[in-house]
Amino acid sequence: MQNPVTDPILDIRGLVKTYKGGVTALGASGGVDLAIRKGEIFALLGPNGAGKTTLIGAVCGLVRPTGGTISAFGLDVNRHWREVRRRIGLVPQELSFDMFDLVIRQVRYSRGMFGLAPDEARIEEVLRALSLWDKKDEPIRKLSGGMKRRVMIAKALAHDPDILFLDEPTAGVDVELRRDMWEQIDSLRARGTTIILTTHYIEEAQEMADRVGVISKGRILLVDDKDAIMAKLGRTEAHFTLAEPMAQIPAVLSSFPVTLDEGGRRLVYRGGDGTGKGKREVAQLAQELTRHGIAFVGMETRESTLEEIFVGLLNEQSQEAVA
Ligand SMILES: Nc1ncnc2c1ncn2[C@@H]1O[C@H](COP(=O)(O)OP(=O)(O)OP(=O)(O)O)[C@@H](O)[C@H]1O
Repeated sequence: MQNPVTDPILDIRGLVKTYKGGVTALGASGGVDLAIRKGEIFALLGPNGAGKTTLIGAVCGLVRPTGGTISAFGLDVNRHWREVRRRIGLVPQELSFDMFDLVIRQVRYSRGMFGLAPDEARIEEVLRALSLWDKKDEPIRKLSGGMKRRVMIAKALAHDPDILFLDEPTAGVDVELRRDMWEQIDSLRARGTTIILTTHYIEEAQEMADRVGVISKGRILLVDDKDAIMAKLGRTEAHFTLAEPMAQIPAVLSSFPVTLDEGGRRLVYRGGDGTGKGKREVAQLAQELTRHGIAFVGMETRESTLEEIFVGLLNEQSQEAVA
């Protein structure tokens, strides 16, 4: 079980959103509850259409909830939206700025939009932190895709938000830039900013988050500390095709989570916990097989996909409901 969140910086209760066409993006099977701790990095992990963007939109005042309450910094978001919005930064999925404008002007403009006084020192600090200082006088259209994304982050930080939302921050970004982005997010955390990001990638949640919420079809299936989630999610499966069929698992392999399949022709490993243990054990298993003269002619490993994880979690929940 997750530890309860006391004194959350963001508290969502019973959130429901049904769009005009009739799609219930959030809360179709009971309103969404979610509490975020001050200073944490929280990853909302879920497939396309799970409701992640809708949830962020509801907090940021872009989506009008059909039901439920949201409070941030102890204030009701609906009643105090201006004050709340001033303390929130949002990096949306899609790039949105005047491509012909200069980097620094767009970042200054964002700060002004929140009614804050100009602060050149802050703008410089933000641009430097995102390695954009050298590009500050360039028109945005001339920047690479990754750099444009950094400008989006700079804009969201220009007014010093206490909570930063990043909607799919690394979608379409190459591996190197993704690493860079992760570092940036880490250094923001070090400054005390609370960060909520959405992602499709287990790896991203694993790398960055303190806690993870798994969302599917407008329902939060699980919220827990990252390590606990990874232990549940990260499963490795390895199939060894044996040269000679086996009648039963030999005693020397009894410490491994293995079973026999296809009339003893296939040895199947299912284990791991998302910390790399699965891969290590599979390597050890291969060594043991070789050491004991058990020949295999093929080996395949794979990690569980997000889809399988969701199906697994849903099954677990429905079994719990029956029990
Ligand atoms: N403005 C809208 N009008 C009608 N339906 C919408 C609208 N925005 C989103 N939806 C629907 O609500 C559901 C949730 O969408 P949402 O964008 O919140 O999911 P998501 O988890 O952010 O997905 P993705 O990862 O693809 O961005 C989807 O079925 C989507 O089609």
